Amino acid sequence: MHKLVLLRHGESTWNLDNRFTGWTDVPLTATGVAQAQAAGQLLKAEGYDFDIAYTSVLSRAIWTLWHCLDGLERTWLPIRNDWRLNERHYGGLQGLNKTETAQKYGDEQVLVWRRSYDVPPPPLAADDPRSERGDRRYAGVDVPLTECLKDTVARVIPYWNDEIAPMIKSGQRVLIAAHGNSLRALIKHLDGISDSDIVGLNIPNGIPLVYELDADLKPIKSYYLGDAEAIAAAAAKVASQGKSA
Ligand SMILES: O=C(O)[C@@H](CO)OP(=O)(O)O
Repeated sequence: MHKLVLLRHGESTWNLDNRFTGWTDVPLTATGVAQAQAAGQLLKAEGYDFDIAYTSVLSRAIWTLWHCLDGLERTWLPIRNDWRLNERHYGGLQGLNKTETAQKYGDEQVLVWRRSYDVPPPPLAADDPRSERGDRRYAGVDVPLTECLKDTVARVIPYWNDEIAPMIKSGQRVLIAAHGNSLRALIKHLDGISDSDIVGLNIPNGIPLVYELDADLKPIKSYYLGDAEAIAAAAAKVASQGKSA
């Protein structure tokens, strides 16, 4: 049996401001830092240990991983960063307030943009100053102008299959610090969640999610570490972020 731990980044400044973030590289808040440290300490207290960690190329996930590894007393572990673990690109919504967007376009439309499997938000114009094209960290990458979850699955799962899954199968204990929607993409794949049911899955910030996997990496069970009621409340809060009132 293998154990894999997934961790969504701690609260970011744009989570706090309730803005669509996507590939925008915003920092953690003090709360986000504390969540990441606490996640590491909790993992340590529960007896978890790791051999390698994966994260995206966005600072909020990277710092979450660093603080978590600090809490775990494992700052020396090898880390692999890859853009394919980045948050789903939020296109022209990046930077907009979610409540204001729902007031303008309606809750229904915002739910489709946030959680539907195959409807992308409106794209950024290629010359929009918000575009990450030209950012050195994406040299050689075909930087998207928007993504639906299906597009995110199409980059996360090849990375999982080519890089992370073989590592786990070889016996390495893996920690992944990533983002709400890149983790939804991975969880959809692992748990075989349908395109319609994935709409209801929301991942809270900074709480370790453990997957027990069999030899073929099929989930035996999965669970969050920590207080179940607080975790359910945190997930419900994420779900409600796109509502007009
Ligand atoms: O804004 C974003 O990039 C994501 C994660 O914070 O938000 P949502 O939960 O609305 O998909």
